[in-house]
Amino acid sequence: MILSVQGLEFSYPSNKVLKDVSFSIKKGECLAILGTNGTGKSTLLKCINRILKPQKGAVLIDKSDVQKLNQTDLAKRIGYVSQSNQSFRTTVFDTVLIGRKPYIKWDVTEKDLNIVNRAIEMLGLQEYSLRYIDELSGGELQKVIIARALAQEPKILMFDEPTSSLDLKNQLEVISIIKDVVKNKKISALVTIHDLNLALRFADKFILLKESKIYAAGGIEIMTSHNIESVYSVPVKVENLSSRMVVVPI
Ligand SMILES: Nc1ncnc2c1ncn2[C@@H]1O[C@H](COP(=O)(O)OP(=O)(O)OP(=O)(O)O)[C@@H](O)[C@H]1O
Repeated sequence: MILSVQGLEFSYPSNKVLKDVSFSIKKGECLAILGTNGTGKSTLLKCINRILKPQKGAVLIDKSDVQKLNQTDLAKRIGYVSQSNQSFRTTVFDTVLIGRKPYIKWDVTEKDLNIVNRAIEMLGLQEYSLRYIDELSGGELQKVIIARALAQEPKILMFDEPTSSLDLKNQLEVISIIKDVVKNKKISALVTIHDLNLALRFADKFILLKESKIYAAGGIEIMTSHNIESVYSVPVKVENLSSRMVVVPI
């Protein structure tokens, strides 16, 4: 297991958001974290990434407790793409280069530059490389932030709604890049996502959160109409279309 989340509980001052959340993922796996708005998906990622401190429970990466890691070691283990992006006035290239910060001791090396260029190419950002990020569209900026997380070369990539500002083509491209990186580099990804059909395209494992708890967790077998209806309160059909499972609201 690369990541093990054990009995996590988290409350904001006025509300309890996570109750006894436990799960684990292996190398090479993509996990989709699903659930309605406000159910605690982003809070869960922030507890894993130590942005928030859970009141109970533990998060272990390769058996190391994240609470005990220093900032550099944490950054080598987790790359996190949040819903809100930074807005410093830097170029695309420099923004992606920031992903190498945990590895740079004195100077940027040839290896760092190659990794940055590869991440920029993967996301198809070559022509924007020298543009300032405040001159990009929301979708272009989203891809830059994803490239920065890839350049960080972490063991676990975490994305909070990575496709929310992307058009259909870019949604499919980004999802397939994440999946390829995870398989090829034998790392893991945790992705919160509202589009169930996109989740079904890329994820190996699924967590359905409901009322602060894990309602169901497992492989594609848990993505039943019964479970989805119970979590989202919408009648759906789960069908096979061209050898792919799809969720259709009815
Ligand atoms: N800083 C905060 N202080 C207090 N409550 C918060 C804070 N951030 C989030 N919450 C509340 O915690 C709950 C979970 O929020 P969270 O952002 O984790 O949900 P989510 O599942 O990611 O939602 P969405 O799908 O809308 O992004 C919500 O009720 C939200 O209002």
